[in-house]
Amino acid sequence: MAGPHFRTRIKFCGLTRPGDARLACELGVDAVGVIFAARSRRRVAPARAAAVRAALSPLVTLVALFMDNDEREVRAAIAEARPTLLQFHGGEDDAFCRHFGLPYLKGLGLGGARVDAGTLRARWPHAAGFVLDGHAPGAAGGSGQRLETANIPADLDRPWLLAGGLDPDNVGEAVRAVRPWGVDVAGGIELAPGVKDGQRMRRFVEAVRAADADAAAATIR
Ligand SMILES: O=C(O)c1ccccc1NCC(=O)[C@H](O)[C@H](O)COP(=O)(O)O
Repeated sequence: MAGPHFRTRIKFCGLTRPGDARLACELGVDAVGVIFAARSRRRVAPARAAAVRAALSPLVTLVALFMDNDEREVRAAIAEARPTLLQFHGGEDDAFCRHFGLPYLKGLGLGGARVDAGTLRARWPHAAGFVLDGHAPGAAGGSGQRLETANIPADLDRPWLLAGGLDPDNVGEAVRAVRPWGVDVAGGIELAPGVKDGQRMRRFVEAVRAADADAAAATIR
């Protein structure tokens, strides 16, 4: 049970425009994701990712997201965008993910499948955390598919982000129900793939903060 000072982390993913990155920082978002996955409609070139990074405030994490990209592509993206955190969303194993010398999140589509925390720890022992997503295993993220909360592994002892189909109208309820370490959103704050909507971004953050405030009040009572 999170204590009264717990704050749900927020990751906005699939940014392609520096202006959206600046607004995300003003709203207090913890992390911004840029996507290099070939299958993504939000995919950016490394130079564009560097421009997004240049727009970030200090202390906001840039996450570089890959899905079965080869080593050369990963290295080129890291060299130019200089992320502080990686996210691997495909079939990558622990050895590949940690090969680049940066902390990484492992993204997983749980779909209708349950997975237990022990399996996650065993398969990706060096993961800094997990992004648990609603899409089918092996499918691309950014799908807008909600994660069935029954499939969330209990006793996951590492930071994890709830992802999949979150938006300003449902994220508050999701945070109250699940109390995830963090939440991750791409499509729910967009006008079009990669084009974020400032009003939806603001409302999303406000909904998460309101849920956190409710949880804090409940622990103090
Ligand atoms: O967002 C994409 O386009 C994407 C494509 C391929 C692999 C991963 C992708 N996104 C990963 C993320 O972390 C998304 O934020 C997550 O899947 C949630 O997306 P959404 O359901 O649109 O909020």
